[in-house]
Amino acid sequence: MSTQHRPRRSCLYMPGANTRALEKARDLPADTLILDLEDAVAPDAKEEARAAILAAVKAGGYGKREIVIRMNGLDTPWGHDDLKAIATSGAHAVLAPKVTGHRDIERLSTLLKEAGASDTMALWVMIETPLAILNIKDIAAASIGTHLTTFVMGTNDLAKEYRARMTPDRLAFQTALQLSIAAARAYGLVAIDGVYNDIKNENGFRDECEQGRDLGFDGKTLIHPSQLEEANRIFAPSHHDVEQAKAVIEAFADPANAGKGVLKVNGKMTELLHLEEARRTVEMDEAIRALA
Ligand SMILES: CC(C)(COP(=O)(O)OP(=O)(O)OC[C@H]1O[C@@H](n2cnc3c(N)ncnc32)[C@H](O)[C@@H]1OP(=O)(O)O)[C@@H](O)C(=O)NCCC(=O)NCCSC(=O)C[C@H](O)C(=O)O
Ligand SMILES: [Mg+2]
Repeated sequence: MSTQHRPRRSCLYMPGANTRALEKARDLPADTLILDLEDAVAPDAKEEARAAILAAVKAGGYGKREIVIRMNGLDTPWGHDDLKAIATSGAHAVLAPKVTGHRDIERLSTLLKEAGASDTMALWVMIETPLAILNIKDIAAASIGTHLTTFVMGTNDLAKEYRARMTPDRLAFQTALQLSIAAARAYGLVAIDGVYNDIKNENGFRDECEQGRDLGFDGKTLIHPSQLEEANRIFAPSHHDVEQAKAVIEAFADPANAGKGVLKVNGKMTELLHLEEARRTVEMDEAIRALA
């Protein structure tokens, strides 16, 4: 499965110090598990949490789920040891918090190589500081020749740094969300939306998932198992999307339409650019089915 076509509808965080959550995650329908060493782990529990995560990843049993470990920042007492340990842990990716510019990407990537990470180990980064938003193009461009593959929005940290409120329309974060999507797409990166904190508010969560999907995000980061089903549904192509995509592919493959750049499919103007999108939709649908 290519990095781009791997489903990441649901990326569930869990604190590395919570052994029950690490255990439970083996049976949860999450596309991606983000095992956290950063904000969800108290300073006194950092080393114990690192050991628990490394042991859980080594023990395996997570099936086709993608495993990502979030490290502490390199400017903390734990960051360097986290990165060294994660590099050869067997996880698919390391997630670095609070990056601010392209130099962070180059440094993290170099340290990963020095620590023995394979070429396939990916670097994911949290986009959650005002400087990261101002430098977003340079950060995305630093993916060329480094391990960087994925942006994850950190809207809690952005809210804190901006001194902004988290309103249902996410007005304060629209610039950040949309610039991050633009930069990610310009450089072929994956983009995952931020978390929704109000676990019991199902309608609010659904609305925010739909907004994130409509903005272009590949999936959403989650904090509780109760959020998995809805995120998996909303970030997957619908039955209607897949049927329309297949009709577009069929229409362009029809010899009667050979050489045509624009067609009408099920009443909609359809150009070659829609064919590319249709292929992506069908491939993503197949990739989701292959997870089952
Ligand atoms: C928020 C929580 C602390 C709530 O935990 P709890 O009170 O235990 O919830 P429940 O009783 O409803 O749990 C029911 C069962 O589900 C398991 N559970 C709960 N959460 C998770 C999880 N995330 N992964 C796996 N399993 C989970 C419980 O163990 C219960 O199981 P059982 O014993 O069988 O009944 C908790 O949900 C939690 O810790 N969530 C994750 C918090 C986290 O990781 N935060 C850091 C990432 S978010 C962030 O940092 C954002 C970003 O950086 C930014 O800036 O925005
Ligand atoms: Mg954060």
